Amino acid sequence: MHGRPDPLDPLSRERNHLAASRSALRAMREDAEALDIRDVTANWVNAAVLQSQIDERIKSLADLSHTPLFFGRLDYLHAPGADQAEGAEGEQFYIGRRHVHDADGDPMVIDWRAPVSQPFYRASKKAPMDIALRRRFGYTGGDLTAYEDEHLSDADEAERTSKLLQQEIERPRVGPMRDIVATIQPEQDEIVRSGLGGSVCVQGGPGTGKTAVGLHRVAYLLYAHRERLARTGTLVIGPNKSFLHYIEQVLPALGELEVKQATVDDLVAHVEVRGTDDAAAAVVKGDARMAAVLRKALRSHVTMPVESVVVVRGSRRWRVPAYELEEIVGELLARDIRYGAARDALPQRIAHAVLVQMERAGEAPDDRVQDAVARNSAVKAAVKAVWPPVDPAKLVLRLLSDPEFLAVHAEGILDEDEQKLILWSKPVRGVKAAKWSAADAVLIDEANDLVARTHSLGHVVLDEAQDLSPMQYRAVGRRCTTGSATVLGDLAQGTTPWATRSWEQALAHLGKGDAVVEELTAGFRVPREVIAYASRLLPSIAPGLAEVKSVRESAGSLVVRQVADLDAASLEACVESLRHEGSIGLIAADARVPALAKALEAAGMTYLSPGEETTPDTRLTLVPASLAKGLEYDYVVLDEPAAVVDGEPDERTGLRRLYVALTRAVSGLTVVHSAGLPEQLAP
Ligand SMILES: Nc1ncnc2c1ncn2[C@@H]1O[C@H](COP(=O)(O)OP(=O)(O)OP(=O)(O)O)[C@@H](O)[C@H]1O
Repeated sequence: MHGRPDPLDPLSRERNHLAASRSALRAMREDAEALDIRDVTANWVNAAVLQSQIDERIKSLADLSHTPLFFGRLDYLHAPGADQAEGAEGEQFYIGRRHVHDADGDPMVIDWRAPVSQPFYRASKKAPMDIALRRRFGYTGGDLTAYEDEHLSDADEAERTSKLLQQEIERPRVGPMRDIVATIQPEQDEIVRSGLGGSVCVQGGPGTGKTAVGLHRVAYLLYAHRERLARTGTLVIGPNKSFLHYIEQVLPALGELEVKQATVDDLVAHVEVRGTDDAAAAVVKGDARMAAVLRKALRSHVTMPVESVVVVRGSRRWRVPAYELEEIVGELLARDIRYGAARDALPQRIAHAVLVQMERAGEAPDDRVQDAVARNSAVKAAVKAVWPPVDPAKLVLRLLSDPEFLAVHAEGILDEDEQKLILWSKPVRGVKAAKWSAADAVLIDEANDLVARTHSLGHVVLDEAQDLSPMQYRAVGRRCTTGSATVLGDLAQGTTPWATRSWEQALAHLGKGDAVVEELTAGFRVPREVIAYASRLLPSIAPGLAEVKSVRESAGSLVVRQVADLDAASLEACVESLRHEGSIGLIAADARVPALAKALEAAGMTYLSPGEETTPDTRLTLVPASLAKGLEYDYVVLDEPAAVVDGEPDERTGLRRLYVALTRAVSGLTVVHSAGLPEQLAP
């Protein structure tokens, strides 16, 4: 203490620190822009690489006016890491989205992912983690306008919930998904900061923050293992394009521009998908037993050699007898390496056998001779006969169109009915002409991997994971065999005929049986009344799963209206909802969408499709129930629940689809129906 009173109030001091941090960031950017690489690079390739790295850095140093540079402050009782002996001085850190330092290199803002930031998310009165003060900042527009203090080491101060956190959660939604760095909760933070080595599976009801947690975990891992993941790559997998659009700005806002996004269909897009399967066929095609069928069918292409190979070199002839070839082939089969890798190894093995003979005959052949022998036409011909190349798509095509071929390789694996289900009814001319389905593409991906190993990434986030078939889990799993995975989902929201019944099974198919399963139960999206209403479906769709506990203070508004004129009433409910701030989703059975689109157009109401960004001017989206998963709207108008249920092949799936639709609302839900409601929702 200086003895003189501080002329500035705390808020002004914090504002000063914000202004100073912003100019420090500007200076960092100017430094990056001023880098002259002409003298340090040897050639233009290096120069181009370096320049693009610098450009990335400049981009990442941008000061975004709508994202505050810091959102919190931690006052440590002692400098972290220092000896906590009496007299050791405390230290103060501002926590933000990125690291900012001043001209001397001293930190002005610390990255939220740094170890010293962790108490911001985890510290509590019970476990203060050496924190004297935790301060949260409130912003209006880009201006710092409020702060809120917790004196964690002060036993007399009562614990209370943060108003700023409540405000953030209750904020009217508009536009794409945003990051939650300022308000990550302790149980979420544990998942976010779990290590790169292990896989994590998160079960959580609607709005518990699974997607948010998965995205922040990638950001965290990229910070903690930047070089390794830059080399191996990261990928976020979501259910469809509109969902990926909805979440695509979260990671860039956290400064992470390199993370790829894809749907499972994108991953396995080896052929053009123009066909569909009925549910029964898709279930069989998605069954993990198909992997065994494919493996058997592929290996059936290897035939045991019946003739010896004769290699002529100069005046000498070298003969590798059939029994020796058989040994080589048998050994390769037993080693269980990829079909293609074994095929590549075979000529070298044969050549080696020739070399052994040469050595026995007193010659001293070197590696070049072995290579030459391996390329010899007689060896090539033998390899082609014994271990022919196999095109994965053609292999699948033959299994699906040749009943005898399928019967031989599915024997003891699929029963006759199952075989009939997956066989194409009409003959198909070739890979290009075939009307491949999404499930077929996954089979081709599996066959591809049997031939040549699929490239594995460092980390994969799999969102809405409950909907994948076992074969799809395998497709994702082989993209992270050498890496780890974050698997996010809700068993109650499984709406495919093959949706998983247990995470244990799903993880086994994924090849991550050792993943830790965590559960999130606090709901950040759906208001209390609405989640209570939707949860009435839980006993029918996922008995045993706990109801989400809404952490929102507002109970929310829930209106259920029986009407005569459905179109008009749904539109009217949209008009009412539009009187509030925020986005509006009109969710309806897919079959109802054309009629509602027409009605909206006739009424002169503009609307968007899912994935198109809601803005303060266009806030209404017409959402087919099949695309609602993972999305959220401030107000939701749900048109005719019975039609949503009827849109699915069976009642349980229908009710699950309805559960998804009922849990998209942030502030209020209006259910409009002319037909009867499903009994669980009846008054
Ligand atoms: N700690 C938090 N602070 C503020 N907002 C949060 C927090 N956690 C989640 N949210 C918000 O809650 C909403 C729901 O989160 P998210 O979409 O990640 O949930 P989900 O579990 O994936 O839901 P669903 O099962 O419906 O896909 C989002 O708007 C998200 O930003």
